[in-house]
Amino acid sequence: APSPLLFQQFGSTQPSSIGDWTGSESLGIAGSEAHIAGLGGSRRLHLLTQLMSAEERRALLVDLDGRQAAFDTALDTVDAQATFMCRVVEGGETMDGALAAHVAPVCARLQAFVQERFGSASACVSDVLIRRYLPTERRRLEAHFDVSSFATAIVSLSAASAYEGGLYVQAVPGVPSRRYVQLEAGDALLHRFDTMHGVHVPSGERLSLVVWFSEDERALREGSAPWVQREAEAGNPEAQFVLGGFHYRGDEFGYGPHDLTRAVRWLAAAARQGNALAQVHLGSMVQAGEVGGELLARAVREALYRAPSPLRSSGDDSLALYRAPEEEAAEAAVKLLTPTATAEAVAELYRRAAVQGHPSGQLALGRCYLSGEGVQRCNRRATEWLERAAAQGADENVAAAWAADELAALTRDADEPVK
Ligand SMILES: O=C(O)CCC(=O)C(=O)O
Ligand SMILES: [Fe+2]
Repeated sequence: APSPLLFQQFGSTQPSSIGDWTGSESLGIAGSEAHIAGLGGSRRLHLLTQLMSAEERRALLVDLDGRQAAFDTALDTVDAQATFMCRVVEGGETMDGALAAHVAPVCARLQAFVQERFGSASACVSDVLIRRYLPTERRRLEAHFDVSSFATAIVSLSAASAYEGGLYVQAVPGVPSRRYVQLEAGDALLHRFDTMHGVHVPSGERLSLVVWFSEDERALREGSAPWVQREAEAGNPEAQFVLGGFHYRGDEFGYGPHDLTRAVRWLAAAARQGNALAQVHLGSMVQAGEVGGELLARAVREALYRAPSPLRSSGDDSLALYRAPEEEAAEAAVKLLTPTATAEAVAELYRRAAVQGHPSGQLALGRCYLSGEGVQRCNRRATEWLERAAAQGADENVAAAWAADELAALTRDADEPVK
């Protein structure tokens, strides 16, 4: 069957110029058809050529070579590995004057572009850093959202021939939707907080310049990200997922303390639109008993009833009840949220994420089939989903590693003589 996901697509290349920069631009998107139909602006990608000249890069790299200590070997917040990154500007404050001077021209070009094309004439640079990916050091940056960035630019400092892999964007979690972006040295990819991306450099050496923008001086000063809420309210599912996370964790980017009701509301809205991360997050919250009573009923109604999933799995639909199209039937069913119905709702959330390729969804659904929680126990289906999760690679993803463990245990059990 043809995939409903378009993943990353770039349109034709157009000549473009802003300020002192002339080059070419292509517009792209990392997302699904449904997403594109509803929301033209989100997950939008801009690929710009030759934002940084060869001389500018050379001067920067020579300076960096002379000062290896500029690279940070402390632990990263994303994956607890050393970052091997060098901070040039942080929260609008210059950390390294010499490096800042080298990157000032490219930052000015990028700022002019963001101001003109991202809808804020007062957009300003908040953070600038340089990352390096070397064989003996870091090779990967896990897939993530730059959750608080109004706009991000990634400028490649290495020739495309110097390494394999590089920067990728992906429409949904999981390796299958990953697409590498071909960047020549000096080229830039611009995206927003709603594009999931990461880095994998299986061989060779790569350096990148990363520039984050805030919407204006005020947001930069406050450390706030009001654009996330605005986008969430406009219906952007990635923004809804990110905002749900802010409310769930609390005290991030001006969004106040932990607020379970708001977290559930936004995660359910994102889940309803097919956001696999939100589906799994919400499912695991419900499964862990963090959400109950009226809030649980509302979450299930919001996340599962309103619209049927565009990505149906084939075959066993254990949750026909929740697919009743009429809102009235839905209301009635919510009143009947028994432990069994709750377990079915959890399994259905996992299923919707699993069919999109989210390894955590595949693992969680496989476990449901093992235990019979929310679905009819079935070792064959459990094995199928665990195999799909495991196939994504244990070194890529912790869910894949756990799925492999579950499979190994299953095989062991099957081999044991019957007593
Ligand atoms: O190094 C890159 O190309 C991307 C880095 C990145 O995504 C980040 O620093 O948030
Ligand atoms: Fe990033």
